[in-house]
Amino acid sequence: MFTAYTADQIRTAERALMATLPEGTLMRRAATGLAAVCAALLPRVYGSRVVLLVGSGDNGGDALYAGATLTGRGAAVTAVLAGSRAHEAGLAALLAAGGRATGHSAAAFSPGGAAAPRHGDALVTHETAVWGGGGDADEARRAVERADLIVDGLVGIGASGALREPYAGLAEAAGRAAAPVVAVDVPSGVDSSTGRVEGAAIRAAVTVTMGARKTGLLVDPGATLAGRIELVDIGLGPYLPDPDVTALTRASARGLLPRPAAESDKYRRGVVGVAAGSDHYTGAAVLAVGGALNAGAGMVRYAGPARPAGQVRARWPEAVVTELDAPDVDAVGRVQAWVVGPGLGTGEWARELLRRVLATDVPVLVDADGLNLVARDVSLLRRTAPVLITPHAGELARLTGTARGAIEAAPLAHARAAAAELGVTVLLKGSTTVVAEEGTPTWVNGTGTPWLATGGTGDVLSGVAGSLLAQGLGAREAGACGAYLHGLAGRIAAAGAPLTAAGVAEALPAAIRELNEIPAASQR
Ligand SMILES: NC(=O)C1=CN([C@@H]2O[C@H](COP(=O)(O)OP(=O)(O)OC[C@H]3O[C@@H](n4cnc5c(N)ncnc54)[C@H](OP(=O)(O)O)[C@@H]3O)[C@@H](O)[C@H]2O)[C@@H](O)CC1
Ligand SMILES: [K+]
Repeated sequence: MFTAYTADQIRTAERALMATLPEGTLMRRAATGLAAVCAALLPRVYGSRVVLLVGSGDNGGDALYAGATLTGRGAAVTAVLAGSRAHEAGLAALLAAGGRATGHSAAAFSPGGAAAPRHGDALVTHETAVWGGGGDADEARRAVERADLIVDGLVGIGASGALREPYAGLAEAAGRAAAPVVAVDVPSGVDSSTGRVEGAAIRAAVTVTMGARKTGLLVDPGATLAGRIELVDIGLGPYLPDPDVTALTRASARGLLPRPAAESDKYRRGVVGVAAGSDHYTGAAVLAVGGALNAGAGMVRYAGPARPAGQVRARWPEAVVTELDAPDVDAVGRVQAWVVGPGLGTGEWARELLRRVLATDVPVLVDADGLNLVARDVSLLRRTAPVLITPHAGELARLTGTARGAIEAAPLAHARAAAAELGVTVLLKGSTTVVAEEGTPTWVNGTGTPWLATGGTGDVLSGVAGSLLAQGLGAREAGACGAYLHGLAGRIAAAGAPLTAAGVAEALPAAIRELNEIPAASQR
């Protein structure tokens, strides 16, 4: 399982650790790890052109020390100093090793200028040499364009708000450059605690994060901009509090996934009820049942009107189908969990069926039209057995009266607020899916693929998570594990091309197989 933390949590832990160590120890550890990742990305360190984008804080210090190490291995390293100051000892180390530095703003760095840094003679000599010719901005731009590798040390966990100039312009220049970008700790422009991006931001091939993952690296848009994440151990572990968010790894998803025991029969493996579909929306019923069947439930009972019932029967002969004449689930038989809502419609009939399902004493997953009905009357959610709701941003907007755009910009905060306000577990669908429950770390899931953003995949997910609820997982675990499996199945179904929701349901067994096949050695 991955854990991640907010900037405040990291800072507190770092302070406690730092108090036990000689000054500079943590940054040296961080920079050593950073240099190793950079070196591994270069076909050959010797002779490579490495550009460091260096801000005024310790994030820039990490980059400068790593640059010194790479210089020592024969790389031609140029530091572009973007701030009104730079980490003094780090810059001195780079220059002493033979690296170069240039200021993005000539005014800020010209020797003897008002804001001239005092980094010792080496810098002054060097400044004269580099800035004797043209403008610093041109020099910086050319260096970025020609680089083999760019290291983003503009800002880390000390950043606040959108990147200011010249940082923003440098981030954009790095985005246009051909070279891969290694972000130090967090891609600059991404809020390390939330994943929010307010303006220009670095798009990294790799993010080398120090001590522990930051929440913003696991939540979109930050997660997408972070690329591959490499964690450098600087000894922070014992000082970390409970995580802000967690994410399943393959091994931990496998650990959660229910497995039939030798003595299992179909009832003991979990029976899930699916109340979905209407004369208008028959496909939602077929897809939700498909998700439930392929995610390992012992049995799926479908309950709905004649038309969708006929289609479910035709597509999934394994499902036990009850054609409903009235909105009532009494005659359906015992289930361990219900899925209600996909394609249900929002009329009086649908509302009554939803009410009856929620009046049972088993866990219920509410999705799609079920959520639209709940939006008109949230008191429907008042019950003692667990409720897992699975909205996308638009559905959550209707449910909580928040603007959709606001939810999309800050999914973590809004999922948490809704979980607290409604007293249920909230699985908020999106490019990263968030599963929030009050009082526990929030799960985030990034196994999905953009190809999953297509009609019907949400219906499959409701079946998958409902199936896991019926197999005995708690609402939070069913949501997290369901999102993980669904994302993995989406990747398998897509394989780099468009997918269909039915294809995702069919790829679920392959996803489960892939989870179960991982070698024990790769468990984390
Ligand atoms: N602590 C430790 O033990 C360890 C820390 N480590 C490393 O230190 C990093 C944190 O360093 P940090 O605290 O110095 O902050 P950091 O992110 O470099 O920059 C903050 C400065 O940037 C500026 N700035 C802010 N917002 C801005 C904006 N929007 N646009 C433009 N500029 C902006 C602002 O400067 P100002 O503008 O005030 O001059 C502010 O002071 C951390 O991420 C990790 O990499 C590792 O070495 C491991 C050990
Ligand atoms: K950075």
